[in-house]
Amino acid sequence: MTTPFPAATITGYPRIGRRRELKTALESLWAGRIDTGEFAQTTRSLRVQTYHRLRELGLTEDYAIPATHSHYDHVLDTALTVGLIPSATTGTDFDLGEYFALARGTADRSPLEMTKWFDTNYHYLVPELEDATTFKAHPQHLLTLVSEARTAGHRVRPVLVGPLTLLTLAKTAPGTATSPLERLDELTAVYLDVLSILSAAGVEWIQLDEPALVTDSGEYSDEELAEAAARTYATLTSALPHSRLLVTAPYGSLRAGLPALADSGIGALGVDLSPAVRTLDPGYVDRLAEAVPSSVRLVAGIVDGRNVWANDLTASLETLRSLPQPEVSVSTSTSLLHVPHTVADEPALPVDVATWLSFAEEKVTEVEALAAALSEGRQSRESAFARADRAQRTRAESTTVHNPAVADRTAALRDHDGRRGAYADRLAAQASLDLPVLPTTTIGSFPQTREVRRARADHRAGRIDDAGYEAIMRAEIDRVVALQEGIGLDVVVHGEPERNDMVQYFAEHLDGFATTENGWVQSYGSRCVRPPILYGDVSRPTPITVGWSTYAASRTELPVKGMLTGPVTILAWSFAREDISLAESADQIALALADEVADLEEAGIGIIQIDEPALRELLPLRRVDRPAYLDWSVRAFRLVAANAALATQIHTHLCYSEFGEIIEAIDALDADVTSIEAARSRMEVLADISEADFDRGIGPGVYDIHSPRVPSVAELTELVDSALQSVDASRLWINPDCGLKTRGYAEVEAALANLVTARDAALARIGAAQPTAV
Ligand code: MET
Ligand SMILES: [Zn+2]
Repeated sequence: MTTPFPAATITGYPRIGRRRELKTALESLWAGRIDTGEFAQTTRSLRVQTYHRLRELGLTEDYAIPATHSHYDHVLDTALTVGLIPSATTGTDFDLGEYFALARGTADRSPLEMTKWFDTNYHYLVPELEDATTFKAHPQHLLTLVSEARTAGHRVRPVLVGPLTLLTLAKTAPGTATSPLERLDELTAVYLDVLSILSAAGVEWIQLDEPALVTDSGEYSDEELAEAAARTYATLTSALPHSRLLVTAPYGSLRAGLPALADSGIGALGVDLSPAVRTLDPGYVDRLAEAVPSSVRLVAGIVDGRNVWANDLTASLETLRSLPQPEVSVSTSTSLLHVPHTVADEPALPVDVATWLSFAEEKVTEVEALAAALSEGRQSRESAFARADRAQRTRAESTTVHNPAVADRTAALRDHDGRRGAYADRLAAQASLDLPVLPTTTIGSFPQTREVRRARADHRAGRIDDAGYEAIMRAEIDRVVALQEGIGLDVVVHGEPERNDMVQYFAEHLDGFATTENGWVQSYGSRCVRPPILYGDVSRPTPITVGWSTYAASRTELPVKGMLTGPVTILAWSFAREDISLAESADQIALALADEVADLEEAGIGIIQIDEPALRELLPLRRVDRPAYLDWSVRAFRLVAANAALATQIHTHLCYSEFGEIIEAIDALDADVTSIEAARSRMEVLADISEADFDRGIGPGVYDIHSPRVPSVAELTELVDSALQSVDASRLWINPDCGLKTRGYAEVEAALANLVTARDAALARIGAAQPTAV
């Protein structure tokens, strides 16, 4: 008989390490400071320490700890394990040279494409499927994980991305005739090989993650996916007499996939019961109560894996007890990959805020407390429950959370749609800006030099005073403005040297947000971010960007573009509140930014850009939920600019995504000018733009800033020409794909000079007047 499924578990844990040990190891390996032997040893001890810590925190049962380590990305790992990407494995691990070549590219090979994992800010590598791909089992690294854990005294649960999710995330190489899902049976046979090998090695529980089953927005319908899941899991479970499968469905609720999985023979079903999911699907708990037979262990993900709020243990226990299944396990809604390690590393957080939070470690203790209370009663964990009750109460009553002035202001908005005057009137009023045809500009940031970064750090640490800091930033602005003038750009920017990060910067200057010192979350590979925590009503104590923008304007005759991060992006890249709706938080941020717009205008800044690169990211995974989201997100953006004068030119900027699905929403933002990432996809977005009848200013990026390569005049000309085929010259702007902060000055200077040359050439060809600016 198989060991029963553990009563307390999590479905994944941060891999980067509490002190970002994995990041250090990766960067040392890539820089040649350590060899693969040392890398293997460091990552092994990171894994084993993590297992020990998780046991200390309460995951004591066999198979309670999932082995979710990955050197870079878990989708890449699974794709290699089943041969969806031709595997290069050694006896015990991946061939690291080959592995990192896929992840990061080499001098003569591009890396795999990278894109966002469901509606999160984690990026995975997109496997590419060809007709010639032959799946094959390469379970070596999984066996290594299992045996090294066993040696250290732990029975861990190996984890793979499930076959349906893997196929739906894969893209097909050009010229591939079969669609991914048509290869499901073939792939299932190889998963079976992998699982059988693990089973033969004595592994009793294996986890397969199937988030694809909660979405209906991909290529396949709910029903198609559900039918495929039923078939695949029936095959896998019937052929595995000695091991059982936990299948998880994070990031949403199961619909047609629920009966399909529940009756497929799997041993345990992991479901996402986070507040966000239950708000979108209030009937989910009832459906689970009905659909999951007692032969399947229901693994209730009641501790939120994506957000940072302390769990309301009392309410959670009640939900768990309402489930009719005789035995329920307690878990996290998603992997804890999306939250930082521990609140204990944040001594500088306001004390009250700190007591309201749970990061990964604290969430493990919540899981343990709930599991114990479920079997032995609440009194067995009374102090944890009392603490959780107090956190709920103090947060609900706190005056740092609730600001009546802000609430009144958003309440007064009610039916305000944020519309400005008609575009024709704006266009006429903005003629005074006197811009040339095909105006050139950049997206905002300029290279962040070591000196600039050091000045920020020194200022933060008190090693230089405000005046000293200001002088260094002003010198940088002088240089950036002079550089742009010299190159011949038409609309200049101050370069954003004062910003460490486009969201964190605003969070630091708005009331209602807290920022962390060590709250790192993996974004991809070795790259981590520290999302701010939005805990209270948002207001702006003083102007944020006005001083920098007006200083830049004082140094040039050219128009200076003010630079703001939009409300949706600030929200998307922060941990959001759950005591009020996202829509309401977005309105609050929008109103604070609207005050900034008014102050910029007042200070004489006539062009203001409001960046919304994350608009696509929060798009709900199910189609029915999309209109409501697009409604509030577009409205919040428009509120920022709603009271701007007709003569003020409002720009927005989007990047990171495919825009087809949201092109109408982008149009509805009603910005006067929209710059949009396009170079990397060879101007694919232009088709969507012409289809949507987008009739205001548009700047499809012509310079791919993701690479240090300087695009030649010829390349830039080709992109400008193709843009001119879909966009009328009177509406076209010439700009890079995105900000330049990750680049170096030498390449940026050369690339922007080429961009202006390409623009001039295009002007000459279309016979328009040469620009009068400069
Ligand atoms: N203004 C920002 C910048 O130039 C926009 C970045 S979008 C990810 O860096
Ligand atoms: Zn961008």
